Amino acid sequence: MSHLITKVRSKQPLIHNITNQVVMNFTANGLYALGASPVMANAKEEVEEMAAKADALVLNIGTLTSDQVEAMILAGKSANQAGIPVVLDPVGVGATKFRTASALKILDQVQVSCIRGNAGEIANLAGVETKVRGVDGAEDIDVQQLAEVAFTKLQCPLAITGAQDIIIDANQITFIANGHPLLTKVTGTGCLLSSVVAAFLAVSDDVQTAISDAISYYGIAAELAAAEHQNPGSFQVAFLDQLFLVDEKTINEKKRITRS
Ligand SMILES: Nc1ncnc2c1ncn2[C@@H]1O[C@H](COP(=O)(O)OP(=O)(O)OP(=O)(O)O)[C@@H](O)[C@H]1O
Ligand SMILES: Cc1ncsc1CCO
Ligand SMILES: [Mg+2]
Repeated sequence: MSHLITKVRSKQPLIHNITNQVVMNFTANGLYALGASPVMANAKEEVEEMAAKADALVLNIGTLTSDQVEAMILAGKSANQAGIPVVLDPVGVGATKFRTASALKILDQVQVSCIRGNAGEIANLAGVETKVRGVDGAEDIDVQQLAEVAFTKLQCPLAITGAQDIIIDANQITFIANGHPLLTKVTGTGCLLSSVVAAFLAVSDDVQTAISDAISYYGIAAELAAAEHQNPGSFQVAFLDQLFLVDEKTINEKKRITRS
């Protein structure tokens, strides 16, 4: 079966991002490098209209305000009505009560196709006790066990990322070993990944394949960039270049995916 990267590049899906102030520029550039089209739109007055014109919607709570929660719910409902996928990135859930309550409110009112977060965020969203400081992941978590518990609780496909990524839905668990630690030294690599997952979901109804193809592609681009540059600044530039360059043949050679 061909890798969905080729389909994303030919269809150039429009991705509506309501995202945080730290990563807007990086997210837009990353989506362009991938071959998708980004648009950022946050105002309550326009998000329903924008989501209805897009091919996928990303809700990222990284620098949330009360107004933005309202906008996310309006956009999410519009996306649901239009039948386009919605990805939630629960940035920093567990770090403050406002983040946790807002993410749960969004999940209550919007039907989400995938939640993509690190283990600490997903654990807190699912009510599993874990310590989260700021926006980085928690340590010492058995991710497969977490995935199963969190899926039972949240009843929505999950992509839990870290050194090993795990994707869980009602039918399957997928593990992806691609990626590079330098991804944790550049801000917004998780946030951009959530938007990349949205781009892949926009071109396929097979949720498990769309998420795993997105994450393997992304991790391989990071491995190739890290082979060229070992410091965060130049790695970031090389990574954007590899998101543009990496092709289906390279992905098929380098992907490290197991399913159970
Ligand atoms: N130790 C690691 N080794 C290899 N790849 C990693 C490692 N840690 C994270 N990654 C990869 O980095 C990407 C981002 O995942 P991560 O879990 O760091 O997101 P995040 O914590 O939400 O990031 P951010 O908050 O900076 O946006 C994923 O592709 C993941 O596979
Ligand atoms: C650093 C940071 N703080 C809030 S959002 C964000 C971007 C990465 O999650
Ligand atoms: Mg994150």
